[in-house]
Amino acid sequence: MDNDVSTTPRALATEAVHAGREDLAALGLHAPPLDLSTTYPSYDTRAEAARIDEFAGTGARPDGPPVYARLDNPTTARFEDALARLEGTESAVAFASGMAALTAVLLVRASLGLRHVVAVRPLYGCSDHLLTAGLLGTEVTWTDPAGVAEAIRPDTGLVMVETPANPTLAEVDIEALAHSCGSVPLLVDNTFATPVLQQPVRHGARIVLHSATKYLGGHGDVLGGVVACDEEFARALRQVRFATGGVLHPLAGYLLLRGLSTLPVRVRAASATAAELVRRLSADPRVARVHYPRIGGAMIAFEVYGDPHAVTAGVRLITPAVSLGSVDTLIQHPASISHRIVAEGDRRAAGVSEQLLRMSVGLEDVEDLWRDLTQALSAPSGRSARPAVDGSPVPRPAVR
Ligand code: MET
Repeated sequence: MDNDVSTTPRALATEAVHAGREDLAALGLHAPPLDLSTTYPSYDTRAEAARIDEFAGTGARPDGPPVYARLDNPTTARFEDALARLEGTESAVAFASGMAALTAVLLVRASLGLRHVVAVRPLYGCSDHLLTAGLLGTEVTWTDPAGVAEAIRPDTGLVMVETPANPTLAEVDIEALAHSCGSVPLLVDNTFATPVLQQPVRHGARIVLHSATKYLGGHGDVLGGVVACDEEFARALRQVRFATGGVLHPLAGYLLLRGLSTLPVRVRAASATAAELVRRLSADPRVARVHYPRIGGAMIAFEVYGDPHAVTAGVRLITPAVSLGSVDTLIQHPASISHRIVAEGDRRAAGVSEQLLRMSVGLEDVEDLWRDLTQALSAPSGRSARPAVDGSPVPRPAVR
């Protein structure tokens, strides 16, 4: 048996708390340092010029001080290294948001003249919009997974899919899809599954996208995006990030690294609660259909017979809000919010009906969540959208 700690691969839960922190003990630190510098002093201008030339030519992370915060940041770099380790990729490049990350991927490919994208619906509403509107000069062909091979053209730069998809939780066989892509890079948005449930690169994807705002951060207090990929693609992404400026703030990098350390326990605990809620919702006569992915996870989608707006207005413990992946439970109506910007016909065709609700299950007790959900499902239409504040206080439930 190999007991050498330096060669034995570590489990994901171990990487989650140690990756990106390997040098801390030697630095005499326990928590990672937070470097908020926007610029870095240098008395050697020739060395700075050489570092800038090197970065402009290669996109490799600068050696030593990064010159300026748009090139690199040591705190953010820790988060990037840790996420790359969790996704099983050589590198990762962080951005100001998931949309900034997707933009950079599209610009890298378009700058090579590869302006055509093949994509599978549904995608998150703004990702769909970015492609459909051609805001970056790209052109999209929407198809189902079976149609991908046929949709690929000589100028196709990317195939894009989400699995499980936002908001329907539809799943795609990544391995089969990667096969259909041939030499065209396959991008998988892994925001919903996280590397805890699925590592797309191990199934043939070349690029993994995250809205880090969601599970990676995990507490609803940090906006960010990240692309995990090989170092060659990461170099091109760093050059685009430098030129376009969509960098992640170092405090966000700090919070995201901190978030990663509890990612496996958060995802597993919330997924267990979600699976129980799915069981109860599936047996509920007020619910027409429940969507839950085979790989599991903490996201649930369900269609109600009644008014979905009454359900979001009726919750009291659960927060009626867009976004997902936080420690607390959120519910939203995709046709009104996350997918509002997608044309109604396209939305419906992708399975995003007016009756559909999407719930991000958090870490609360399952009985408390069920009690809130079941009373909200019975809420009459037109019920007050907000709990009472002044005058008639909302009674505080006793803590069990
Ligand atoms: C601005 S709406 C969407 C935020 C987030 N991507 C979600 O799907 O909830």
